[in-house]
Amino acid sequence: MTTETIEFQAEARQLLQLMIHAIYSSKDVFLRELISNSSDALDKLRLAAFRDKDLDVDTDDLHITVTTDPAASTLTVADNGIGMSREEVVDLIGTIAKSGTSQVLAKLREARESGQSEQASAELIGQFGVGFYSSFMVADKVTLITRKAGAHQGVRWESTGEGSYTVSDEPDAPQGTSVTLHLKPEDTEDELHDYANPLAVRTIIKRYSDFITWPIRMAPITPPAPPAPPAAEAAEGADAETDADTETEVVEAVPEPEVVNSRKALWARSQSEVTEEEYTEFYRHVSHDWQEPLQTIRLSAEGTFEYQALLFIPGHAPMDLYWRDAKRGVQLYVKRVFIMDDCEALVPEYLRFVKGVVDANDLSLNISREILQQDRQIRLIRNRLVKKVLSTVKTLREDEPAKFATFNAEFGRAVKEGLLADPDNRQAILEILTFASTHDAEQPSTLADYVSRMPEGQSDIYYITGESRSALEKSPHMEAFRAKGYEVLLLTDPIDEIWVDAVSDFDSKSFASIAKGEIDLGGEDVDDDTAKDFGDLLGWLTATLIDDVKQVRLSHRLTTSAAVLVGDPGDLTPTLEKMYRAMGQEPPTVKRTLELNAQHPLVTGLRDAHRQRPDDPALAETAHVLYGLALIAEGGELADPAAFVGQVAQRLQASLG
Ligand SMILES: Nc1ncnc2c1ncn2[C@@H]1O[C@H](COP(=O)(O)OP(=O)(O)OP(=O)(O)O)[C@@H](O)[C@H]1O
Repeated sequence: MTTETIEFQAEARQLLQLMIHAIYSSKDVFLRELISNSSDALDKLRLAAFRDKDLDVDTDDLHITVTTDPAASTLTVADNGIGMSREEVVDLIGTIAKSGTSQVLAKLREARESGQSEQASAELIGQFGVGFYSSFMVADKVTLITRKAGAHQGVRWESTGEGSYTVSDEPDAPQGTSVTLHLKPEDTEDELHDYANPLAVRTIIKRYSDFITWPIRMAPITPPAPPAPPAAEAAEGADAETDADTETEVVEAVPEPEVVNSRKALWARSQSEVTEEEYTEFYRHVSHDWQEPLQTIRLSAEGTFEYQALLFIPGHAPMDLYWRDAKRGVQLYVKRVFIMDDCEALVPEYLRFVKGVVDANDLSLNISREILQQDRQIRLIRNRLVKKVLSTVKTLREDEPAKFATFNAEFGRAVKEGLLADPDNRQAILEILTFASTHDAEQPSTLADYVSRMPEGQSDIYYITGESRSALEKSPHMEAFRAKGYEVLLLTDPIDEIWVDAVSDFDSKSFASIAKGEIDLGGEDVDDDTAKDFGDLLGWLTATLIDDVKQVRLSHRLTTSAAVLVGDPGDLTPTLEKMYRAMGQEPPTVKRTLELNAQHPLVTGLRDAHRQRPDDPALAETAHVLYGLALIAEGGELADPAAFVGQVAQRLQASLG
């Protein structure tokens, strides 16, 4: 028998420290985490035994036992579930393999150093989910004994939560896992309760873990006083789930344990029977989030293909919402039997933040992830889930605007991906998104609200894409629209650059970029005289700038700036070009059109100078500077900044001469 002392992985150690110096005002939740782990372990064992008939395990009486020992000041949560091998104990308990751990920890440290509230730290750590480690909020030593299903040798893991833990063999360990907490002394001021008090523990289980479908057993609070009751009564008093034990001779000093949870799958109960609190606790169980959900969604289908679903929209985006390897999907059950976590086939990627459970009646328990992807029934369920989630958010828009705003702030960017990925639901997605707009500096707007504000004569939904609201507001493209009082959507998410080209319209109104194409604002056309007046200049400029621009023309867009660059519909925008470069790719070169403001002194001055001195090389330099200014004004990047600076310096010098 070997005892090894092993250092915690650095991230794990840091998390433990955070736990020990408890951030939470409510420490009771550690019990929910342990029971949740046990419940998962029982689910896994049932499934493993079903799939592998040779597995040497006993699945007759799967359950969780919670034992308190006030004299020793311990609390034990035990299950006869899947258990862990020695390697698994080291990998799963001593290390944190979740992507993004160090980022979360860095943020946490920042939050603490900058003196942010406990709430802020709690939210961060809650997003991450810390499960088993929360034991160290209430215990100064934790002993875990486990035996993996089918294995003959058990393992004992022990730690005080500081730098290291020990692992040793435990030959007689029963199948499953038991976690014993050596409790810290009660400290009511710090919300640290007496968790060796059976009554307190029951109350916590009822509050947080009532819906767990496996029996959670505890010794009865008041053991039946001797003499033992007659056999008939004893059987009556026993719980429905325990086999009515007919061999009740004398009930020794050890009383029959009681089941303390009601065990009802929430999604199978009628909606009116389930309280908000129960939903919240269930949400925490499936999501590993410690906060409340933003919205709970129920749906069910009867008939040839029956299923029930209980879904949640979280109140905040998880850390890994935009990480490629993030897990997603809901839990899949078949007739109350847990089949898998993170079932991707049931929710599209753009709704990856949705949590919950789908319980389908007619699938095989053997179904694999690969088959699920192809399954027609699964596709049908998924289509319905998507429609239900989208319609639920739509009702939030009408009934609970604050929640709707939170939804968009947290998930809007992810949902936008659906505009490309899910063309069938495009209109429904457009209906629930909000966009920053020139209408209001703070509040984003729905498209429906935008359309309702469109003045007579405006036929399109105007937008501009770019990197930031402030840059877009200053863009020369905006000038004529501002002057006309037309509202413009300010789209600054990278994905905006892409969906605007794919989505043709909303409510029969086309999307029109104010930075592309010839814009007809119904204003005065350039009259013939002006056109003639500038004809020479435009021709000469087009020739001079031919390496950079497609054409030079007079503009309808400008009121104050001298010049602006305009793309054709479908052209890459400057932001997209930058995105290409950031990915290490050279974007295809697109020449755009340079538009000039016929009223601007720089433009009229250039016209006059060109008329007088058509061959002056300094004028060509001015033309290049004009182009460079237009490029910078819209947030584009100069191909040769040094040359531009040289030209500007030249022009400045000349102006002083
Ligand atoms: N009672 C148990 N039986 C079997 N395996 C367990 C048990 N408790 C924990 N584990 C294993 O250890 C892993 C880590 O548990 P931990 O509670 O730290 O995280 P988690 O449950 O995966 O997720 P979260 O941190 O979000 O709660 C679990 O995923 C599981 O594989």
